Amino acid sequence: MLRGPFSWDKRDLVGQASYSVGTTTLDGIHLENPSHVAEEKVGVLLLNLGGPETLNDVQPFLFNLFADPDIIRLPRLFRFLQKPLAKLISVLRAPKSKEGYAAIGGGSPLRKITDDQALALKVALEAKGLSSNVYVGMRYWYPFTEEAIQQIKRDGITRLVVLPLYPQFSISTTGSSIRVLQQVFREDEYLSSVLVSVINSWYQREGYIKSMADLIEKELHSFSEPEEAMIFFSAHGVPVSYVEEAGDPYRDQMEDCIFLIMQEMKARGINNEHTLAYQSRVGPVQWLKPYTDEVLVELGQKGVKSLLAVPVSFVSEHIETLEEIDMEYKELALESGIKNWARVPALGLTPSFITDLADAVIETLPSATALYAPTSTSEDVDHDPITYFIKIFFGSILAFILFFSPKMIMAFKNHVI
Ligand SMILES: C=CC1=C(C)c2cc3[nH]c(cc4nc(cc5[nH]c(cc1n2)c(C)c5CCC(=O)O)C(CCC(=O)O)=C4C)c(C)c3C=C
Ligand SMILES: [Fe+2]
Repeated sequence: MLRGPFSWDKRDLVGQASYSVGTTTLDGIHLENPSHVAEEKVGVLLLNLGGPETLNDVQPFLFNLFADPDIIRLPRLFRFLQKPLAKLISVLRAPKSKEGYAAIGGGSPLRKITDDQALALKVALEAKGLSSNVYVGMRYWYPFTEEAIQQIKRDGITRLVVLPLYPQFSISTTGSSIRVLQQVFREDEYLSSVLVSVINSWYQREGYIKSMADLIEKELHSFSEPEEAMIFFSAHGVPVSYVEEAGDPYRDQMEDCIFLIMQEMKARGINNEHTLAYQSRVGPVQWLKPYTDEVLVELGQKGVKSLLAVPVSFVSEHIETLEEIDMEYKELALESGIKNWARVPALGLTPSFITDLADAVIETLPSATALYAPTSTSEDVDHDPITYFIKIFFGSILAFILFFSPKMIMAFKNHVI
């Protein structure tokens, strides 16, 4: 609900980006009569991945993840195998995953952290004069995106900002969550009238870059010789085919993001060496290179003595920071000859970061329009029974040969093949 001095002009309802804060006007748009916007109810939907809260949740969580056609992208012929395959891979992967979650206390901290971020964002928006409801929608575990959307409907939200908590866009993260959103909105009369604005990526925002630079600068001081430490950005990987065949902008955005952070560091007089590598690969395909584990070994061999790890694709602590980086990679780095190791914490509730998210929401509110929902090819169904039978028959044989090969099984059981 709008209140106080914060409001937007009627022209904004057709997508003009202008709004006013306090007594100033932006883009030269005047303060308008509040009567016609009184019925607006503003919502912010934070999208995130979700994580298992207990060890019993791990296999069903993995099933949801691998059943996502944006995570395992099967050719059309094999698409009917998505769910059986997800079942198989989730069962194979669960023991390794459970070990990881057990090592960080028995479950993912993502739900709690994201709820706290939602509350902090609500407070930051209030402080800027915008009253809103902030919702959390997870892709693979509770509270699911679909549940959050039903709550948005029950609350009568009329204008919604969708903010994925991934700074860089990937088909496998933001893309997947937006696809779910489009499906639900398309099928619902009320929701299709809600004005929506999606922030696809926000890694280039000054507030984010400066917040990251602050964290890095602070952590560099934990080394006895800060200028000697190499800044080691470790991003979650994606399969190469996403970038090179499906046009995922993830790698470009990641490289741009690192460039912007390092530019900010240089502006502060910090000229440490830096490098970028990709972590957390799963399965038998090629992922973005260089791989974090391989680079750590190489750096140790080259004589690098101090290393500052910076997780860069995610803004909360999670299994891949707390277990993979803090335990597995740290151990590997020390074994490889690196003597001094530190890790930058995830942004979490860092005030400058939350304030910047609030600014991003406010800036994008005026441009909300009815959600455009292109037809998804992932959901295509075969109506011809003969074609369907042929696909099932040959698909099953091929899948059997492919997926029960020992190499395939090992690839999903471990991070590294
Ligand atoms: C930007 C972040 C992420 C991208 C890109 C991404 C792609 C991606 N992930 C998998 C497979 C798994 N991811 C898992 C956990 C996980 N992934 C991300 C982020 C990105 N994933 C996060 C934050 C988490 C942790 C959630 C938590 O519980 O804390 C897992 C489960 C853990 C494990 O077994 O390793 C899998 C599996 C693929 C296949 C993929 C791109 C295609
Ligand atoms: Fe992942």
